[in-house]
Amino acid sequence: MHHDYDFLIVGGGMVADAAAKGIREQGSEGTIGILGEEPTPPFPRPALSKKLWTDPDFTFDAAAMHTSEETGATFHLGSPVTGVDTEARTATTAAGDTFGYGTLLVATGGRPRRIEGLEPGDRVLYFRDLADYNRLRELAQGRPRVVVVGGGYIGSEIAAALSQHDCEVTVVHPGEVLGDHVFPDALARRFESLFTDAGVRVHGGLKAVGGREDGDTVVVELSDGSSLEADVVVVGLGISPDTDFLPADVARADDGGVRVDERLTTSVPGVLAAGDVAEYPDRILGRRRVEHVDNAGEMGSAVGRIMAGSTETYDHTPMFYSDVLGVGYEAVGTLDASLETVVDERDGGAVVYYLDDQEVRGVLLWDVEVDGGLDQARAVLAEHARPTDASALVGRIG
Ligand SMILES: NC(=O)c1ccc[n+]([C@@H]2O[C@H](COP(=O)([O-])OP(=O)(O)OC[C@H]3O[C@@H](n4cnc5c(N)ncnc54)[C@H](O)[C@@H]3O)[C@@H](O)[C@H]2O)c1
Repeated sequence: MHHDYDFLIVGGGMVADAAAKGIREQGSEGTIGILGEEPTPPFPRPALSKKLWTDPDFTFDAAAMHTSEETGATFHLGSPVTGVDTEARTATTAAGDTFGYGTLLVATGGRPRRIEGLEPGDRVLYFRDLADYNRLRELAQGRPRVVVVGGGYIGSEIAAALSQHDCEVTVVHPGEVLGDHVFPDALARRFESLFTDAGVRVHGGLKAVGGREDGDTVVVELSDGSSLEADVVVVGLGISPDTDFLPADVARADDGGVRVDERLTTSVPGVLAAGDVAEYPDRILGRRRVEHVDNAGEMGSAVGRIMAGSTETYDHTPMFYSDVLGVGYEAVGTLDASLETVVDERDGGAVVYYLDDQEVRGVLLWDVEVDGGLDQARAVLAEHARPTDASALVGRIG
């Protein structure tokens, strides 16, 4: 079957939702087609890990974000795109359907990284979509032994949610202390103790290197030669940009993301990209790819407006946040614990500045409430200051 759209969006997540709304906001009445690999219309993805059990009244109303009625977009769900011809301006799906476009938006996000040999299955969840969420809720009813592989956002938020649901949780991560790839040492120790105090076993210095599902049991093989047995394994090893279907003339960044300019346009005119997949020139921080919801929403709206004729550039520096076991933190910029850090302790919380070559590149607000704190953080980053005495940063935000 062949369809033609003025605006074709590949990827059916939050960026697609925001972009369709952005197109209409700009006043265009052009036709919009959305090709989604997942069988669900766009939904608020952060709730997959954040609302797993922390909000017992939460129901996953996937329809809440469905844009078709509001924007008139046509959804083709369960339709992974396998190829794009930028000369003919067509996209092809796995089922062999073709879609002509005036303007194409690449909004495919990323695919979870895999552990070689440990295939996704009934009890092995590479946690990313609504099916994983529903399956984990179902499995957790039996209070299973769960091994969580990875100590990043998925690992920490899922381990927290499962421990609050009385599951027996073990986290395996490669760092020395949980969170020590993003937090300075003392803060990472406080972060890890949130989990150990909640009864979670935390095994650092280990990677998962293989495993197998065998009936109702999963075995996870670890880098020190040992293995763990579990009823359920949840994996969060990060994502790789999903761009295999794109031709080589759409330029990529070193990590496989799609390179875009400040108008979110790729090396090919008429092809734009936004969200987790897009490596863009941040107004303050320079080229980067940001895999967080604030970027999906803001960049998604901007790209929609740009596709529909707006002359704007994308100039939002996104924030990100997490909330585990009663502690919330939010940040702007680069959180990399290998950078120099300045910690400004505040009433049990902290503001942390990350400096690269003496320049502030990231600001973390850990368990502190500061009015307009993130905007203040952006202002500090935008100064590109190289303080001769980094401790002078203490007190800058507040
Ligand atoms: N609060 C938020 O903003 C939020 C919440 C959930 C998910 N997300 C996004 O979802 C995506 C996936 O999250 P994620 O947690 O998978 O990625 P992540 O990059 O946050 O964490 C990956 C973790 O896996 C570890 N790791 C790598 N190889 C390993 C191995 N073989 N064995 C054990 N550990 C290993 C890494 O050291 C790291 O701690 C990311 O884009 C993330 O930003 C964001």
